[in-house]
Amino acid sequence: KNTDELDAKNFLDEYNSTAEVVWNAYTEASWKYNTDINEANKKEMLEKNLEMSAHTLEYGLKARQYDTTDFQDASVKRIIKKLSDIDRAALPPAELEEYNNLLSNMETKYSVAEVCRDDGTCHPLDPDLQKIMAQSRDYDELLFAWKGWRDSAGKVIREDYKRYVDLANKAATLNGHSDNGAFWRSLYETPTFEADLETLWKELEPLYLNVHAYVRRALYKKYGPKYISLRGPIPAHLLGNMWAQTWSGIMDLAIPYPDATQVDATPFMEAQGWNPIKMFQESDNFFTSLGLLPMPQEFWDKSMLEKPSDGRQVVCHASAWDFYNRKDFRIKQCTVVTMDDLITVHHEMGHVQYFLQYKDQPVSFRDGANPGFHEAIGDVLALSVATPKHLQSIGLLDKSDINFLMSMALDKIAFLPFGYLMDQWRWKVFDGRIPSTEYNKEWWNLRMKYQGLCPPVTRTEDDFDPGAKFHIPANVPYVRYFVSFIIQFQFHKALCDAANHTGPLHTCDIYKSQEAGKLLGDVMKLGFSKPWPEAMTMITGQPRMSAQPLMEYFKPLIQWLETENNKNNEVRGWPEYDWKPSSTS
Ligand SMILES: O=C(CCC(O)(O)[C@H](Cc1ccccc1)NC(=O)c1ccccc1)N[C@@H](Cc1ccccc1)C(=O)O
Ligand SMILES: [Zn+2]
Repeated sequence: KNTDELDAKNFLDEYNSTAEVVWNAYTEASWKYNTDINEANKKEMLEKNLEMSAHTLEYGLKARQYDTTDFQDASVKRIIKKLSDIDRAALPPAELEEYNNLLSNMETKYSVAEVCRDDGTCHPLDPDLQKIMAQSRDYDELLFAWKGWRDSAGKVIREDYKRYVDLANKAATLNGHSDNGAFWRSLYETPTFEADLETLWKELEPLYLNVHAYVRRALYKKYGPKYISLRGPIPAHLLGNMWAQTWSGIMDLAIPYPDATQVDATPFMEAQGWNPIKMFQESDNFFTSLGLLPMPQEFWDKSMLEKPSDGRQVVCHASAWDFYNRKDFRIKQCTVVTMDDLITVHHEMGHVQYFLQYKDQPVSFRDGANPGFHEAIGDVLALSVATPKHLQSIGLLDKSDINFLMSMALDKIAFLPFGYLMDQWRWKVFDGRIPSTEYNKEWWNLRMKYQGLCPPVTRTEDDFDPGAKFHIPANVPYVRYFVSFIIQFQFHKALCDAANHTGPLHTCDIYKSQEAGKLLGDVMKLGFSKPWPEAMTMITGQPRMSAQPLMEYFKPLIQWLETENNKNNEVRGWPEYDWKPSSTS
């Protein structure tokens, strides 16, 4: 083995400069395909993907030649270790090609799927079905969109997914992991990761059960005993979102004090003539108010901030793009003018701010401290933007605290069990505890166990409901969002302290605080160069994930919900677990 550290440093310099070129070429081709889905762009993207894997293989095998035990430079050791895991490049050429084709086909089937009515009109997910799921209060219209989407997007990728699981597991085992789930978890560099997640969930479960019981009561008032049991699970299509992952879509049904002023800023945004560009400019303004970096001109010139109207097929699911040349960064989002999308705008801008902050790191370190960090940045700023005080300051609404906290809980608390179960299901698929003959049964077992949901119509193994959620066909891990929803409140609390905020945490708005901005910027500059507990300590003064700041933020609502649910003698949970809504045809 080669123990020459200077030789390793030269090797890494060569890797870095060649990687920038190869990754940039692939990213450009992937962007072209994602913003104009057709056979020619697909072919080009797959070619550049193979070239990137060839580069990963060549340098990965060389990296494995080094014995870094006695090296002095911790960064050299860290990069060599990361390069030695070559992911899918470990597959034999024919299987690598098959794998890349599977991934591209699954994502494309998802992105072009649509649901057609008897009269022949067809609806894509974005914006049509998303709008129906958020706004319709008609049980059967919601069922049309919910079942139609799963028939058009989920069902059709079931066979692809089975083969993808085998190839993903083969690549993982060729890199020394027990299965692909073990490889995904290894990115957190935390031996107790699964136990830590379970501890966090158990801490937060009582709060979720209170939100679930309260919302079930609101839905009972709307839909009645035919469709809602006050002791059973909630039909999954009534929560205001295609996957029931966030519930602010039904805030009008769940609002605690209807007389207090409105909660949803959307009508105000429309009335004030907001458009997607304005939404991104508002977000850019918030970041720069903290002393963080402005979006470069190239971002405004090259991003896709609205769904194209020239007939091009695109991947609408929002994403942020680093072109690995330290100057080209973009967002692709089919933005609509709603409060929900204003939050997503901040989420995506958080990714790009991270790109900007770590752009001078070696390519191997141009990543989040862990995947949850990357997901949390934008949401931290959105916690400030969503406050009544801030929304007032940009000419939007005002409202009572409990209404505000309820609207936040319908997103942040409702999301936790979903964010947790997505990869519980996939980790069990990858390690064989869920065989392909039980994909859908086990999916709904987890949806019942964690979220207290049931399907509105009977599901069978002809269905593949997990496939109707972007991240499953797109091979994007999900526990990162569960981690993000925990740590974003730790960051928020730390930044509010740095901004010398006084008063309840949920009223904090860090807007214009240079101290808060510096704290966040310094952590983003690290990228992936240090183990994430070090980054966590830089912000919060301690190395662990903690649910405490989240609980502190929602403290006024926790009390209110406990009182409200006791007043109604609510059952917490769903003991009548085998209840089904009527007309499950
Ligand atoms: O999927 C997203 C937002 C898209 C994204 O920004 O996380 C995007 C996902 C993605 C898309 C294509 C390929 C890979 C990942 N992630 C990024 O654009 C990204 C992530 C890390 C680094 C750089 C870019 N949010 C999740 C969870 C969520 C987050 C926040 C609020 C609600 C819900 C969802 O909608 O289910
Ligand atoms: Zn994200």
